Amino acid sequence: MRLDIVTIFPEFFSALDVSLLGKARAAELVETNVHDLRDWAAIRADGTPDVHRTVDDSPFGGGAGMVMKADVWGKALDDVLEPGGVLVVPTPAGVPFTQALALDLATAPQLVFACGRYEGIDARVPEHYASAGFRVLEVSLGDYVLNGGEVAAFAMIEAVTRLIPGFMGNAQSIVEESHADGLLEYPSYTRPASWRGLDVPEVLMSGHHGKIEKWRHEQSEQRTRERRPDLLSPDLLGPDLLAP
Ligand SMILES: COc1ccc(Cn2ccc3ccc(-c4cc(N)[nH]n4)cc32)cc1
Repeated sequence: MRLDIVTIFPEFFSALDVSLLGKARAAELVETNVHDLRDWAAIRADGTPDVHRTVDDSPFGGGAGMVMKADVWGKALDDVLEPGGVLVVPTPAGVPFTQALALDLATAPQLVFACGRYEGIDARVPEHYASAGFRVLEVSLGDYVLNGGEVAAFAMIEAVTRLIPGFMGNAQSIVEESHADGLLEYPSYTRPASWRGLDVPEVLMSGHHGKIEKWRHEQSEQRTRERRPDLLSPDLLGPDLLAP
């Protein structure tokens, strides 16, 4: 997989070298390129030089804050996006990022993360690349507001790259982890068997694998009911509900 990240804070992604991703890159499973959006802002749309390398402007219609310029993003993404590449735009207004979406993206030949700042990117940018035939995903990390797309992109990169075949040493752990089967992971324990008066559940010491598997599934279901009942309810926003 080729990973491209476009941002005005390229130094933010130097941490990719120390994360798990470092090994994957070494194994050449993932090629990572971080680009400074301002490199495409040195020349204005009218051809004159912009020493400030401006990437933002005031919003049409008024309102607080600034919006990132479509023409700058267009020049950058024209250079970076390859045929078959997927454009991922983190935004508070996006579809939820889920383990299912991470699994989907792990099969893409290229992911291009467009990391916005200010109040976001001109809406015509994702619209343009979608109409140009690219798969474009505007994705939210959760129902809270960050200052930009970098943190969201970093989290998505970690969630996706760890699912690339050959990346994780123990592929079985990916199958068993939280959300893999739509349920939350069961509680885990290790030595000592008794700690501050708290004992490890007896069944886990029984050596009876059938009972252990049953107990773990029951724990996953109980945790999911208690903490994430939304994962158990049918898809409430199915097409019939949204259809006119
Ligand atoms: C219109 O309201 C706002 C719009 C954007 C912002 C700041 N900002 C700028 C780019 C950008 C990209 C992603 C995110 C983000 C994603 C999630 N799940 N939370 N926050 C935030 C972002 C603040 C407010």
